[in-house]
Amino acid sequence: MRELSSVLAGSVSRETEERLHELLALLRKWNPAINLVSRSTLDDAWTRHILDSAQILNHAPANPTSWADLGSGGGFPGLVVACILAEWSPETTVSLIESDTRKASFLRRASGALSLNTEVLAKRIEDVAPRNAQVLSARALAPLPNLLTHVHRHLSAEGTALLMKGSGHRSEIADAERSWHFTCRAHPSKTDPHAVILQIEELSNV
Ligand SMILES: C[S@@+](CC[C@H](N)C(=O)[O-])C[C@H]1O[C@@H](n2cnc3c(N)ncnc32)[C@H](O)[C@@H]1O
Repeated sequence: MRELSSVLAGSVSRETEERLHELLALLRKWNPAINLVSRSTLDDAWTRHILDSAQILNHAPANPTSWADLGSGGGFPGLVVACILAEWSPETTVSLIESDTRKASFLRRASGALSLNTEVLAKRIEDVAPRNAQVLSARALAPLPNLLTHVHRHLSAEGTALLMKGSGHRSEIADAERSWHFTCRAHPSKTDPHAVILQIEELSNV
């Protein structure tokens, strides 16, 4: 099993690492009933979900005032971020926006069991009042041009969006540039050679 330190720039305590293992145990317990992640990813879930999610913290500001995770599903990356921020920045509330009520119930249950500073919004992203978040995250939610509509609604003017994307990211960026102005840095993923974390800032309509 790969070490957390192989993907994360900062260090975490043994307690935080144990919390992440507890999260994985909850995922394995509830996945058969709720289908939180694809079953085929469970054998390698520590890398595919925990490490994959944890690495986005390398690109976030320290002590973020507010963080919202869009389309959280089984909690990736949002719950992993909340586990690590519980140690690094306990004042930060991570908002998890997930419209599927069964997945939202899992997110609430897991947050409670792990004593995380989260709020779970069981609504469509479009129906949530603008969050003005300092950091937004999303994995496997929507193609970039559509995703930026959500980012524009919920990110503060000086905020940072961290969007986890696969091998098609270059053409998604080109598509998005037809409708949006933004700055973008593509950080290579440390868990998937084809994936990137897009760090998007200064977003506005063309
Ligand atoms: C493919 S899953 C990805 C889940 C998680 N981010 C991950 O990477 O494991 C997309 C999730 O976004 C949620 N979702 C899709 N559109 C949404 C919307 N408009 N508002 C809120 N949640 C949405 C779905 O219910 C689903 O759980």
